[in-house]
Amino acid sequence: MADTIAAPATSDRNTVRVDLDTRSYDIKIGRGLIETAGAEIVSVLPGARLCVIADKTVAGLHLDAFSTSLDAAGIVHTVLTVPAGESTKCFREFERLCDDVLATRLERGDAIVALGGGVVGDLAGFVASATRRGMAFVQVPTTLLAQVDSSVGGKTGINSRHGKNLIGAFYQPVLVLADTAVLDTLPIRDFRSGYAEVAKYGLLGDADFFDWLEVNWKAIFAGGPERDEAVARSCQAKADIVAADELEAGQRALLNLGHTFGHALESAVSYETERLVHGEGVSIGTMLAHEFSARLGLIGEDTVMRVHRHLTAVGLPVRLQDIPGQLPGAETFMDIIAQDKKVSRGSLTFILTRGIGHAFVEKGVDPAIVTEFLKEKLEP
Ligand SMILES: NC(=O)c1ccc[n+]([C@@H]2O[C@H](COP(=O)([O-])OP(=O)(O)OC[C@H]3O[C@@H](n4cnc5c(N)ncnc54)[C@H](O)[C@@H]3O)[C@@H](O)[C@H]2O)c1
Ligand SMILES: O=C(O)C(=O)C[C@@H](O)[C@H](O)[C@H](O)COP(=O)(O)O
Ligand SMILES: [Zn+2]
Repeated sequence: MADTIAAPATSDRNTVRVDLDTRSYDIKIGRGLIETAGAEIVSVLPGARLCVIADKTVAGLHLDAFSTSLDAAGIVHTVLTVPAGESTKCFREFERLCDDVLATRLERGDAIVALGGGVVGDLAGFVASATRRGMAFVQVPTTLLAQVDSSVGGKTGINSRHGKNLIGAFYQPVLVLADTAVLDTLPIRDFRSGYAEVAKYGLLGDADFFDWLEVNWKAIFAGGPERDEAVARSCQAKADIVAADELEAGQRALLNLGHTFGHALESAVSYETERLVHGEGVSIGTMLAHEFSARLGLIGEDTVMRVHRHLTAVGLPVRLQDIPGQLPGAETFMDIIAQDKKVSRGSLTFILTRGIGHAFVEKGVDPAIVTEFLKEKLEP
């Protein structure tokens, strides 16, 4: 198991409720949930048939167990697979999947299931939102990133050559089943990537959680109760924010800490996951957001160094120079950032911070200051 996560041996289960009126749903978290997934789905969607969408890697590892549990619960289902990787979040795959779902003759009350990481979750969720103007949707996240972040909150979509996640819809699942045992097969690079989003929750609004992560991150990586606790605390943090601001009219944008820079980086490398995966972009973007906050006099170097120490300790990249290959210049980055969905009336919005656990949304950031800052970072 040289490059995967060690197997732990606990079976704690937790449920986090996402409170959204008629669109409320449970996130169930625990080891071994895939084996009982069929029964969980029947209890929420009795009589529904399913179309399971998985990438080929996840299908090879976890589809048998999932399919067996659906069979045991008497659920009729078909499976569609897509290639693994960020480039799958595109129009071509979206169109093909919509067509293939229609070919299965599933009805609106039947359901699409995303079995996989954030790529499959975002893509399959968008397919569910559009096909027959909205079919039921279930998330079965299989990466740390998907369990702590992408399966929760209803952001679905695909990338465009104009930028990351620029085409999509808010569309909530009816159930999320996070089997933390499936993370045992996740490559360490993808586990680290998901951990960047875990650290984000501490940094944006919960200093105690960040303190806890500094002490417990090794146990989270190794497995055991700390892993489940980290997933549950992350889901609770996201559920609280989403319940208060589902459509990102305001405070939900805090979840974008590190993402304005991070998304521009993913776009700049043309979503080539050999060079950069989402959480790595978030990690570098989070450092840039802290360094930029320090530049504006909002935090001291000690805070920047503390964040740097933690992200470096877990093995995440923290500098633009950590991305292999050439990056474009600052002006090109500013062009990409101008397409960010937080731009309002042409002016930039950034998530800045006044300290660990004290992020805030800043509108109307002067592009000239950002350009200058990026020039220094790109050519140190
Ligand atoms: N909708 C949201 O709120 C939200 C939040 C955060 C990120 N995202 C999106 O999520 C995407 C990144 O998600 P990701 O990091 O899960 O990437 P991913 O879906 O590409 O998964 C990463 C890799 O892990 C493999 N994999 C998945 N589960 C596995 C398992 N259990 N064992 C072994 N291999 C496994 C996949 O095949 C893939 O190669 C990005 O597109 C990002 O924009 C969305
Ligand atoms: O759920 C949210 O809100 C987030 O911002 C979570 C992010 O981690 C995630 O990467 C999301 O997809 C970014 O959303 P976007 O609206 O900036 O594309
Ligand atoms: Zn993210």
